[in-house]
Amino acid sequence: IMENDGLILPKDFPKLKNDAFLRACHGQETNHVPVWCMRQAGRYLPEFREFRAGKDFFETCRSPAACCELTLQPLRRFPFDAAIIFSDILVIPQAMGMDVQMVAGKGPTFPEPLKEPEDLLLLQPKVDVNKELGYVFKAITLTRHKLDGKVPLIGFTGAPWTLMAYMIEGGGSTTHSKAKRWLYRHPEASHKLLKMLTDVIVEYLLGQVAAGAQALQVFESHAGCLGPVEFQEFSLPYLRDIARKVKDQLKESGQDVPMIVFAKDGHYGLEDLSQSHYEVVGLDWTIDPRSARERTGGKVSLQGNMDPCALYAPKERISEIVKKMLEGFGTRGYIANLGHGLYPDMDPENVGAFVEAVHTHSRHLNLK
Ligand SMILES: Cc1c2[nH]c(c1CCC(=O)O)Cc1[nH]c(c(CCC(=O)O)c1C)Cc1[nH]c(c(CCC(=O)O)c1C)Cc1[nH]c(c(C)c1CCC(=O)O)C2
Repeated sequence: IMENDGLILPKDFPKLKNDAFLRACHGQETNHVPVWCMRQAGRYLPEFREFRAGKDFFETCRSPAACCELTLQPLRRFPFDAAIIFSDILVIPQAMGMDVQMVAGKGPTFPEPLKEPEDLLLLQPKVDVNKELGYVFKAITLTRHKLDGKVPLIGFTGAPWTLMAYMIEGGGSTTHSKAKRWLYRHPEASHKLLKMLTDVIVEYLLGQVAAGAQALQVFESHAGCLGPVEFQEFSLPYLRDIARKVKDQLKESGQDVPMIVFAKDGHYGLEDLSQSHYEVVGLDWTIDPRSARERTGGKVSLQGNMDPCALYAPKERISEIVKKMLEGFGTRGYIANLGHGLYPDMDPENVGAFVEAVHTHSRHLNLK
């Protein structure tokens, strides 16, 4: 590892040994279907709970060594084909000047959420991502070295609408009515906020790539509370802008980093998402694999989409569900994953059974 004044530098990274995930992002042939799980670094792992015990969540996010350790934990147990950096989507509102705390049993909480358009003046208009989010970049660089080329490292961000919803709701919500009120009552201010977020997100993703991220996932976790019309106006244009701007910048420096868009419950937007400059569209479990393939017309690779709750099934049943899923998606241009993150009460053994089922069944299907 290159060190300079205690800094680990984003160069001379170890050679990548398993490129199945990156090849699948680009629709290229692979021996097996690559697999990873959203929230693979999480509370379902006893070693994760032990490491996180007594530490503040966002303090942990600010420690590159802790993020590196938590990112690597699941890879010591399971032969996942990709790692995702341990962090959170809410580091961006923090970088813009908002206070966000992780409250046990409640989830992320903003003590002072945005209430009215004039509150936008309280946000940092220009965010220096190296200064405010440099700790994420350091975590990525360190983790890329420590991964030793085992699998590629995925960086990520929340999408503008999802972050806006948190900033106005002040935490989780079932209706998102406070945030949606802005869309109907303050459309101009909404666009202003979405544009501010987009600018920070683009710089943040470019910083992650410069630090060593080999793929990028954009989480539009709250697509489901929008309808097709609101999605067209308040989500899709910004998702497109992010991909276009990040790719234009990367092209200038000759880099090619695949991007994944995951709009949870955004099935109404699937055709549009497949034409929004992302190589991969992530799917939740409400979409049938075959119809997702038809609707995206082979233009993109697909990622997903087993119901996370299927991991409560016995291992033999998990294997059957995985086989059906693989037959539906096909083994080319496909990355197996869950339709959303793992829950804390899931059995690590069943996660192992999921990964093994993907590898075994896909190798078998490829030989046919
Ligand atoms: C909406 C969202 C958040 N964070 C994230 C999203 C988008 C994905 C999605 O739709 O779920 C993204 C995220 N958060 C985390 C990761 C790490 C990488 C991974 O393993 O996937 C990623 C990719 C760690 C985390 N982020 C969080 C945890 C669990 C809390 C802990 O570790 O103490 C982890 C492992 C906390 C968090 N952070 C957030 C929520 C809703 C929660 C859960 C709160 C709770 O259940 O108590 C906001």
